[in-house]
Amino acid sequence: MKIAVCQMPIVQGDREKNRKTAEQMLTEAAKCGANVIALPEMWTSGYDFQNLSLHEESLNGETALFLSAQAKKFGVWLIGGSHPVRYPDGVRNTSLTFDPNGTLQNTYSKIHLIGLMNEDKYLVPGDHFDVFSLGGESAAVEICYDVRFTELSRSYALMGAKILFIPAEFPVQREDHWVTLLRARAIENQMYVVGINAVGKNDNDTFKGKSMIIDPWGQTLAVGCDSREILTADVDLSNVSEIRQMIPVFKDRKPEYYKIDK
Ligand SMILES: O=C(O)CCC(=O)C(=O)O
Repeated sequence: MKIAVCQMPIVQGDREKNRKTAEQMLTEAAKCGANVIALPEMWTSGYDFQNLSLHEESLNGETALFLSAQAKKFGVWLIGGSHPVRYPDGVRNTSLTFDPNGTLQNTYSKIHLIGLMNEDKYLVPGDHFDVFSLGGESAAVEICYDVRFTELSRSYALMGAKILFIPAEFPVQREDHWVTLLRARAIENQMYVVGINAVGKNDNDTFKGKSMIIDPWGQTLAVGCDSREILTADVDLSNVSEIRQMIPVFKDRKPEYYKIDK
């Protein structure tokens, strides 16, 4: 499986520009021979919460149609980053994944909203998560701040995920956290982790990429610079079972001793 990460410059509030950039980058990524392509968090508008009403869409709105058409056009799996989607209880930060026929295969809405960036004032959290079959292999999506909550990634691993995609707009001042958390999630869960960060600025923060593709041993297969870039890596998901056999973390867990709050 060849994965391409679109480390995309996002212009806050400029949907047209962002759409053009995404289209160009998806075309470039497909030319690299990727069969799985991923976009960053909130790539349509950035964190333009003041104007959320201009950016929110329905679940089958224009961004969903665009992503579906692009997946089909290039015959690739498309992890569609995320964008604001209207639900009956409010707007969620939602990621859609399409298969190479352009059919929606996974929907995930960010569960942990980041108060530090006012996300919780404007959006409502998702309330469920699940793995999906990416060409027969179990895969999962979480979004940005979710990476700090080890329980979510571990739950995905326990549900069988071998690869975890994490679209993000992670600010540069906490870049060390981003890099460390991505690697930790890969090592502790013995799975591939693909972190797709943005570049650019909004009213409060600067984003400087450092997207990463990390293998289940914690090795970096690809790492982004601080500007627009397409990163690629060939991944072999059979490594996951090999590493899980070599260090049988899942077999050696002692859930009977863990204090899990409910
Ligand atoms: O966890 C962090 O420090 C940043 C998270 C973030 O930028 C986000 O969730 O959009």
